[in-house]
Amino acid sequence: MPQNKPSSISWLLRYLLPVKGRMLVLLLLLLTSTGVQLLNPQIIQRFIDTASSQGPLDSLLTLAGIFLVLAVCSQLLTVLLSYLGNDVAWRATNRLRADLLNHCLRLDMRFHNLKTPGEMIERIDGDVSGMSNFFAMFVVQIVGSFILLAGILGYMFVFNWPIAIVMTIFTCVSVGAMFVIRDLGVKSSQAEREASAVLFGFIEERIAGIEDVQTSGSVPYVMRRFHLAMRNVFVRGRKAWMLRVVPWNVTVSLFAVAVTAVLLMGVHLYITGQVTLGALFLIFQYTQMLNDPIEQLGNQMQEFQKAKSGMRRSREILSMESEIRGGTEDSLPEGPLAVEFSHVNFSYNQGNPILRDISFRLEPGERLGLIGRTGSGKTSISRLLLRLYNLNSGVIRIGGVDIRTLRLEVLYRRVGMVTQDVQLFDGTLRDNLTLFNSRMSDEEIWDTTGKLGLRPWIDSLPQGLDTHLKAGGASLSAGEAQLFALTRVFLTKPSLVILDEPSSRLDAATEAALQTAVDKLMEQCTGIVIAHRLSTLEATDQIMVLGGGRILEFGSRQALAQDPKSGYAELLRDDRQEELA
Ligand SMILES: Nc1ncnc2c1ncn2[C@@H]1O[C@H](COP(=O)(O)OP(=O)(O)OP(=O)(O)O)[C@@H](O)[C@H]1O
Repeated sequence: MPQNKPSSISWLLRYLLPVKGRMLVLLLLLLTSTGVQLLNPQIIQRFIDTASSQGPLDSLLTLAGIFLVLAVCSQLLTVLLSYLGNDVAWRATNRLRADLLNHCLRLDMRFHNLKTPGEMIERIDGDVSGMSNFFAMFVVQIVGSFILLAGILGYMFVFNWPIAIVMTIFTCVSVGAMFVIRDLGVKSSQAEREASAVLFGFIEERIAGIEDVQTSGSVPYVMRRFHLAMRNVFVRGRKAWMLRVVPWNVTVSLFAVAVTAVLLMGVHLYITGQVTLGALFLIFQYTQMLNDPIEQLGNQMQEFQKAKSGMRRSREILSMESEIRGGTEDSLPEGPLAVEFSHVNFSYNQGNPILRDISFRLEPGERLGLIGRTGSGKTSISRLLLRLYNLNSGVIRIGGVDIRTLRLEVLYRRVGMVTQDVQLFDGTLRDNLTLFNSRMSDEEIWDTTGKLGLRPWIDSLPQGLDTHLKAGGASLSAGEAQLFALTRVFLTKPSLVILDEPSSRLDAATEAALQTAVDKLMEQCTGIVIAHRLSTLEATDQIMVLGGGRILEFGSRQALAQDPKSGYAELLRDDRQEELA
């Protein structure tokens, strides 16, 4: 849902104000550089006039010396300008990148389900990089260009007003034309960025699924799709570029006309003896120099178009609001938490209900075994408990508090979840276990890893807890990753823990050993265990059987096991028969 957008100017100021000091220095440097540029042709004019009138050698040498010093200063200023410009660009855009990432990390799962990681990278970095020149140089170059134009025209008015009038007309028409057609390329630049985001999304998706791509022999298919995506970027990019350079081409054509007119006038003045040879050079040089600020304005217009499309896309993301909003309540009862679902209905997409009228209660410290066929909604229940999605209707309470009223930080601190997919981050084993929480001591890590039987594995690593793990999980087997995820969640000492298929990838012996440890760790909290293997649920107090998004059965595990008519007892019988077979 879009929020009230701040105006473009106030949005821009948010990123430019923190670098205002540097921008001011940049502007001063640019003014100095402009002064030097204006001075140089005048030195040459004097040099030519002195030389053509057989003037003293001393004056010529002095003028040559001044010219040299100014040329060196001009180069130094160019280097300084470029350094400071980049510095300002990085500072301003890094702030925007950080804002975008921070915002995206807080957006709800419905948003993330629609975006590929590659597309997100393009939006957080690609779009912003397209704005960096704009952030660095736009204001400075626009102001600087106008000052240079004013300097050249002002001097020409003093020097020779008819030529100055021709130059002024040319300048006004060029700049006016540029402003009129400045938005020409914005839409196509936006389309170019969108195509580029799709391309990045495509590459990321295929690289992430590299094993499947290779083993299914679909590399040629992927390459075909890749070429199509690249072609789309190329076609859109070409169109955007062409529309961006139109304003520039208009000024180049106008410029050719203006230079011809001014030169003809200058030559006429020289032939009729109204100006010296040096002055003719000055006229020619200033006419040429007029091109620089106008070209700069044209370039900045192009940058502005690119930046405007990036800005629109960035502002669009920043104006999206997460449907999950934390409450203000931050107190929950100490110790294990009760869980209560009351008439909960939920769907990921409208018109496709996933959970229907779910109501149940778990007392503090109780353990629930959640079973049901594939796709019956078990994982969805766990996602709702952690507020990854909002409910369609109904209430979920933990510790007697409606989770919508709880601060999200409190909810995440007290509820832990082990999902089927374990995510590893680029960092040490310790970082990955504590999730970069430096307050967690090594003793706590050793204690929990010891209980879960992970210690021999850690000891076998050359650098123990300091071993570097690669992001994505390539350095762990699937079973090790599950043990890892269990350790990670129990280290946070949760008051409610949800284990989604916690041992599906472990061998029977490891599972049995782990079960005892998990049972012990779960004594401190309320637990929900989702499992296909019924043996995983032997220590649970309650059993819930889900089917088609509804509760088919809910009750004490022992009572259900002993009731021959219960679905759970039937599943147990099937399980035993499978084992006997
Ligand atoms: N992000 C999502 N967007 C849309 N539909 C989804 C999403 N995640 C799950 N579903 C659908 O919701 C239904 C329930 O999925 P859920 O993952 O909760 O089932 P499950 O019982 O945990 O299945 P499994 O035993 O395979 O893990 C399925 O039909 C699934 O296709």
